[in-house]
Amino acid sequence: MSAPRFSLPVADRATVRRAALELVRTDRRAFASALVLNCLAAGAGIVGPWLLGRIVDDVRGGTSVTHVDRAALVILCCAVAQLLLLRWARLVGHRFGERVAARVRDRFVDRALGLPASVVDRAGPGDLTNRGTNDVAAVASALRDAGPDVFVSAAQVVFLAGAVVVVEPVLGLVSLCCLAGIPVAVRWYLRRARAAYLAQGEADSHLAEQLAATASGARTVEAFRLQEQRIEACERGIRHSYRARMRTLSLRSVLFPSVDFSYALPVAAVLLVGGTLHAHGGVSLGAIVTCALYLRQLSGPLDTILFWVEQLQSSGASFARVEGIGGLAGAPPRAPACEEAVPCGDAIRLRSVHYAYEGGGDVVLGVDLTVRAGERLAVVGPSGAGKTTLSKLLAAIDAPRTGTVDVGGVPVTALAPEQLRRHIVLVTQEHHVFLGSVRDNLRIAAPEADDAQLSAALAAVGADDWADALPQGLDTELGAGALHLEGPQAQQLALARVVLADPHTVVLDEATALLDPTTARHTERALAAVLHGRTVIAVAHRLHTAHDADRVAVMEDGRLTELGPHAELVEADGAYAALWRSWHGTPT
Ligand SMILES: Nc1ncnc2c1ncn2[C@@H]1O[C@H](COP(=O)(O)OP(=O)(O)OP(=O)(O)O)[C@@H](O)[C@H]1O
Repeated sequence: MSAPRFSLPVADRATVRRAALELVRTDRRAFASALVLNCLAAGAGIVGPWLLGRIVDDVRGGTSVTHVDRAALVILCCAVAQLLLLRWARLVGHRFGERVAARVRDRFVDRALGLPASVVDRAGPGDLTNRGTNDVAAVASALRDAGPDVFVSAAQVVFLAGAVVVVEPVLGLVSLCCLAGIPVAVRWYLRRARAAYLAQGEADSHLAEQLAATASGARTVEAFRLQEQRIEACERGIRHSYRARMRTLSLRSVLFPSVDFSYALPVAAVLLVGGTLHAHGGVSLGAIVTCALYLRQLSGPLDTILFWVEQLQSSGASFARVEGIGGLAGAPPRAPACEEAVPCGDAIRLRSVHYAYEGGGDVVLGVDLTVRAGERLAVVGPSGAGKTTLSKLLAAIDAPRTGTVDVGGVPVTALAPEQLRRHIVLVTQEHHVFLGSVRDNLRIAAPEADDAQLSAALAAVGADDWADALPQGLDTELGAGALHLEGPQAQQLALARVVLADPHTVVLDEATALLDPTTARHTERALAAVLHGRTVIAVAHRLHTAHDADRVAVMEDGRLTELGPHAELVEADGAYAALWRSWHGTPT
């Protein structure tokens, strides 16, 4: 059954603004220093043109060469001071940006790791990967570069515009009127940009999803000759992403030319109006030169600000996507982790457990069940009955919507990870090999284990033959670009982790369901060693597992409908008896 398409949420403007302010607040001293240094640099920058205007007027008034030389020396000193202050401001700004970017990355990783497994399942890896790489990088680069650049430029614009007004108020007024076109163009752009950039981000994520699905399912694609369909799906994604990018490009192609025109205009207006006023003796030539020079200087910082206004739309959309997962982290009602909570006994008890996936109705309804220590319980039922969901609730991968899943009287979701894995471990078909050595892969389950314990765990699951033959023993690197473990070896590694974790209860979900008979036999032998002496709750796809279990739990439409030993349930002639007969091929 396929669940409806689900996307990770996007934070609204207010949340993004709050998050950005909080980031600035955490490093406010660096932020304030960068601001002050930039203002000083901008102050030093306006002295030059002002002195140049004075020189023009003084020369016209017949001043001495020494006076001009002295003024030129001051201009030089101011230029050097501006250069040094700018460099210093940039250094402080970049350091601030890097620290803030690191915080954004850390927070994203924490939140992504804290996401409920069901949400990650439904969202797929593409969206999360895109947010964790492209979006975080865009936010980080904006925080690192935009802050310093915008500080410098904004300070320069304020000082330069102010200086024009102070030098010659009439010319200042004329230039401010000419500059008014810029806010109009920017407003027009901002109204449309956020939606366009969010659409672009979503299109990119969708494309990443398609590419990831094609790459990870390469063998299936090959086996079923699905190349054409996959190429078509990826091309659709590329076309969608292209259209979204063209939309943002068209917005930029209106913004930049109109703004370019708007800041060429004041210089022309000042020269025109200033020239006319000068002809009538209203304004000195020096004032016109000074104002024109200030206005020419405006184009640089204004360009930078507009570049960042544009960039901040795309990185703002990225920030909204990065912050979006904040609303989800820890979303299921998990019990608060409690370090002192020590389970008293190994019995597992489910009381009135209800569970629903994000945005859907209950798929587990009012399940009550007690599993005794050392018991072997098989969970059976038709596809979609809720067996896998129940196994995830037992292993605290998801938390019930209402009701409780306890081990020894303590909710499983209240146990710290290291405590939980000493009690309950879920074993599925998915046997991930992490990048790192064999030792790293095993110590995930028992960080304190020494080499002898690691080797003993490998031997317990029958992995000692290939493990002993590894070129660097436990130091052998595994994963992409290093040694590749075949399926059964990866399974053994995963089972050796269970041996090391040494939980009293193992929940098995499809651990051997889809394996070929030889591999399944291999795994079952290893499993037998792992399960010896533990409580076992097995989602049983082959009913012989149910036959051999102490009790069988039958799930139908999310409810626990039958519970008892195999023989009793067959005798009762209910749902289980029907399943058993159909599995055996006995006519009903
Ligand atoms: N990640 C998910 N998001 C939304 N709905 C889900 C998700 N996983 C399962 N479901 C739905 O929950 C219900 C129970 O599914 P579950 O996988 O627990 O059943 P199951 O008995 O294990 O089935 P099967 O034997 O086919 O694995 C189904 O209706 C399924 O569509």
